[in-house]
Amino acid sequence: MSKIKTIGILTSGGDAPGMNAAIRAVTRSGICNGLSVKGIYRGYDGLIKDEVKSFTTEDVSGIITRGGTILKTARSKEFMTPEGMQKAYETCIKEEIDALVVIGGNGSLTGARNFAMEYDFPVVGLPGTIDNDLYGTDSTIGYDTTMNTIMECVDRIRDTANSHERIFFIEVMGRDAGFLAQNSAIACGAEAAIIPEESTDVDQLARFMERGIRKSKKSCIVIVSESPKCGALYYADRVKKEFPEFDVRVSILGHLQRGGSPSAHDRILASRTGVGAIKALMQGQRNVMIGVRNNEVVFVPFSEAIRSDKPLNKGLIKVLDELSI
Ligand SMILES: Nc1ncnc2c1ncn2[C@@H]1O[C@H](COP(=O)(O)OP(=O)(O)O)[C@@H](O)[C@H]1O
Ligand SMILES: O=P(O)(O)OC[C@H]1O[C@](O)(COP(=O)(O)O)[C@@H](O)[C@@H]1O
Ligand SMILES: [Mg+2]
Repeated sequence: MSKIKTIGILTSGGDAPGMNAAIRAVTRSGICNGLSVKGIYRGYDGLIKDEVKSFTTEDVSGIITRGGTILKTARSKEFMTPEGMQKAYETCIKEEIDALVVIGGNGSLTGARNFAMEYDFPVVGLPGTIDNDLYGTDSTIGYDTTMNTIMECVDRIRDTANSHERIFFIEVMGRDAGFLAQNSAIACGAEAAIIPEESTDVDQLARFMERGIRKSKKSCIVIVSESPKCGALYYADRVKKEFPEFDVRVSILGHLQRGGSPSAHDRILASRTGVGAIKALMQGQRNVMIGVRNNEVVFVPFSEAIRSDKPLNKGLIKVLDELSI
């Protein structure tokens, strides 16, 4: 039987639409199952600094519709040090927190795993990131909403691209993962996607230009994954130099991709995994991320979830290639 009486919830890393729905689900399900729930503000920084508040069901009322995170979030350098982790552990003892639910991306769940192992402490995680770069869950909380936001933006840009007969390079987020770029390209009927997963073996721009840009088209949209060196500006500059006959523009969507009210998909995913987190803790599970795979709630060991090589389905590249002729 589980000896857990009080749980702490925090959100960490980049905010993602649906994090609030996850906070609500964990809180309500925890209370439903007889647990006390404490909200920890500003991610691991708040755990280090003891920014903790007891939550009632009312504290999470009316938040399922809201983007961002009511708990605030942070990227905490201090938590990555042994001293920082020790302070975080001391807060758990002081606040009588028996287990943690961490809502965040691959970095946050790496921190969760390290903390759980160092202090033999029960921690479970929910996949909260727009990047979809966690292994073992079909999608992450926030990914679907962001995809829809990108689609709406690109549809608008397409009007200008068409009217002026231009090539647009549109940069989307995703850090080292091309899920957002590849799938939004398919959803928007874009002519190409340039993604990090393909960058080592081919010159993606050359490959695309060789295929015959604009042979039958009046406009062209290329979705590019963000990258410090080879983002949309880099590719646009190359086209300007190598193919001066084209009228080229760049649009970097930036942080407008992260905000906004979560989609139905993300609200349901957050609600199901939030309830799953409490179930996992009550069953004595620890060191697992709660995901949804093939429409089933699953417990994925942290070590598997944070694997750096979540593969992008290569079939998606073929779909885009075939449909963009
Ligand atoms: N190896 C690690 N050890 C401890 N904490 C980590 C580690 N990696 C990341 N974290 C914590 O998780 C936070 C969020 O990670 P980050 O990669 O920025 O976002 P995300 O969780 O959304 O992927 C970091 O700022 C840090 O506090
Ligand atoms: O808002 P910041 O701190 O500039 O971070 C930008 C990064 O955050 C993200 O939007 C989300 O990433 P994480 O979920 O890993 O935090 C990335 O796609 C992007 O690279
Ligand atoms: Mg991440």
